[in-house]
Amino acid sequence: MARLPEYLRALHNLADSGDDTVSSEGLAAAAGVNSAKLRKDLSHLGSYGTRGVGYDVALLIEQIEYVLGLTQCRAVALVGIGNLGHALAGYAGFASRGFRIAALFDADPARVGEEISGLTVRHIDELPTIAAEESIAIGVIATPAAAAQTVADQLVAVGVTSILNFAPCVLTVPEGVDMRKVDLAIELQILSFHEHRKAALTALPGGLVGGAEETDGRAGRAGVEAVGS
Ligand SMILES: NC(=O)c1ccc[n+]([C@@H]2O[C@H](COP(=O)([O-])OP(=O)(O)OC[C@H]3O[C@@H](n4cnc5c(N)ncnc54)[C@H](O)[C@@H]3O)[C@@H](O)[C@H]2O)c1
Repeated sequence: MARLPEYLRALHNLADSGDDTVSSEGLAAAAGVNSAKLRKDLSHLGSYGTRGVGYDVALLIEQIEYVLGLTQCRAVALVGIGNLGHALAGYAGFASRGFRIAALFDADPARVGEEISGLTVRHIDELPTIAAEESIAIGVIATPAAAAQTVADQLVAVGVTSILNFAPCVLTVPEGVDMRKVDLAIELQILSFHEHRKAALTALPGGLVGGAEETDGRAGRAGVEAVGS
C-alpha cells in the first residue's frame, strides 16, 4: 500500500509528459523500486500490462486511485496555523493529489481572520460547525505538542476519523480512528545513524573501499547497503 502513492506520482509525471504507456522497468525506475516488486504489486491490482507494450498509464492511474480511495476529493482541516501551518495551507500540491484544504483553525485570536490561499483562519471553537458544513474527512495537526492531544480529541469529537499529526508527540485516539505521524526530526536522526555507521566503517583499517578490495570486492559496498536498507 505504501508503494502505491509512489507509483501514482510517477504515473502522473509520465502522463504529464505525454506518455501513454510505460514498461515495468521504466515505471520501477521512476518510482525507485525494483521492477520485479513493481510487477508483483501491480498484479495484486489485477494489472499485468501487455507484453512488449507495457502498462497503460491512464488505466493504471485509474486503478491505483480507486484502490487508494482517491476517486473522491477529501476535505482536510488544518489546525495550528503557525510556521508549518502556513506552509501547508499555501501548498498547491494537495489539490492535484485528491485533497482539498477546506478549513484552517487556530486558537490565537491574533491569527483568526487571516486569509491564506483564499481561506480565512477560523477559531478552533468553530470546528464543530465548520466540520459539518465542509464534511471534513481528515484533520491535520500542526500545533505545539502540548496542544496536540486536545486538538485530536476535538477532531474526533466532530467525527473526524483520519488524523495526520506533525506535532512531536504520541497521541491517543479511539479505535476506528487512523492516525499517521510525520516527524522530520526522526527522519534526520535515522540519517544521522547511517552517517555515524558509515563514518565508523570508513575508520576501519583500509576504510570502506580498502575493505572491499581486501575481501571479495563487494563486502565494503554490501556493508553500506545493509546499513541503508
Ligand atoms: N513533523 C515535522 O516534521 C515538523 C516540522 C516542523 C515543525 N513541527 C511541529 O509542528 C508544530 C507546529 O510548528 P510551528 O513551527 O508551525 O509552530 P508555531 O508555534 O509557529 O505554530 C503553532 C500554532 O498552533 C496554534 N495553536 C496552539 N494551540 C492550539 C490549539 N489548542 N488549537 C488550535 N491552534 C493552536 C498556535 O496559536 C500557533 O499559531 C510543532 O509541534 C512543531 O514541533 C513538525
